[in-house]
Amino acid sequence: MINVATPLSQDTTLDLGRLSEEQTALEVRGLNLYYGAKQALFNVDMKIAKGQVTAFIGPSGCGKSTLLRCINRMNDLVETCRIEGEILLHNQNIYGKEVDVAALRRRVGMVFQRPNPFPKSIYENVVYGLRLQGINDRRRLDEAVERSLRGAALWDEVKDRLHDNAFGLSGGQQQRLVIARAIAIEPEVLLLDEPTSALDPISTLVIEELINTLKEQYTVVIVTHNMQQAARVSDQTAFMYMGELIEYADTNTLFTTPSKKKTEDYITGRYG
Ligand SMILES: Nc1ncnc2c1ncn2[C@@H]1O[C@H](COP(=O)(O)OP(=O)(O)OP(=O)(O)O)[C@@H](O)[C@H]1O
Repeated sequence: MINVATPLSQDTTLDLGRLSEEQTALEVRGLNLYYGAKQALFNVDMKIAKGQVTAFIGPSGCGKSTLLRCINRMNDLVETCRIEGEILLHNQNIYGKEVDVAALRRRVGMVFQRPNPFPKSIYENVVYGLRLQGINDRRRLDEAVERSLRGAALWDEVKDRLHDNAFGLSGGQQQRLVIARAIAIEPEVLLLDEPTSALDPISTLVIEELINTLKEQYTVVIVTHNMQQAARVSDQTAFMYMGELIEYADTNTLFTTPSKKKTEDYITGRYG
């Protein structure tokens, strides 16, 4: 069994089946996803709580990243991908015809497995999204850089080298820089797709602690292969298996008293 005795998160349990509109950041309704003829997600329904960390776990190929990518319509980039159902972001269907996908991605930021800073200075990486919005006022950009780097727990390490190339940072620092770039445009939701899988244990710990502070301002959804990580950083956990959402509960309950046999088999390491 996973040890959840000392989770980083200290929130009280939410009743996921009865989240109010106010408590809900995202609602997935009847989501089916196909890559060509192959169905990768089957009728997924879930509400994701606002200002909380929700983890998607499950064996390789179960659809965790696919579901995550649906939340900012990254799957639109896959030509063979077809989606049925809805995802509501604060009650608005992100798959609605009128939705501007670029605007959606400003509201729903994403951080990938491998740190992907741009070949620019630390400063220019952070302000990248703001410049795209036409913001060039120096004072505003300076403020955003400090706020975002502080928010990503990187400011103290880089404040004297903001104009150095981002590639000079360590992998863990680069990943925090990418998080700073994502939060600079003040999204509502942050999607993290295995954000520590390319990092060493110390950098991983720093990012895990950071995730716990990020939820004060953002709704965080994280895909992780690592069950201990899910137990440490998340408030709610969704266990997926072969494209289905098998069990979704507060993290402590899911890891200590799962209600489904498949969940229990997975968390006790019977398959993986
Ligand atoms: N672009 C794509 N085209 C076709 N099939 C895909 C594509 N992306 C994912 N799939 C398939 O969809 C299924 C779910 O994949 P997905 O990457 O979402 O799983 P996962 O749980 O995130 O896996 P992992 O933990 O290995 O990253 C898999 O069978 C995968 O092969």
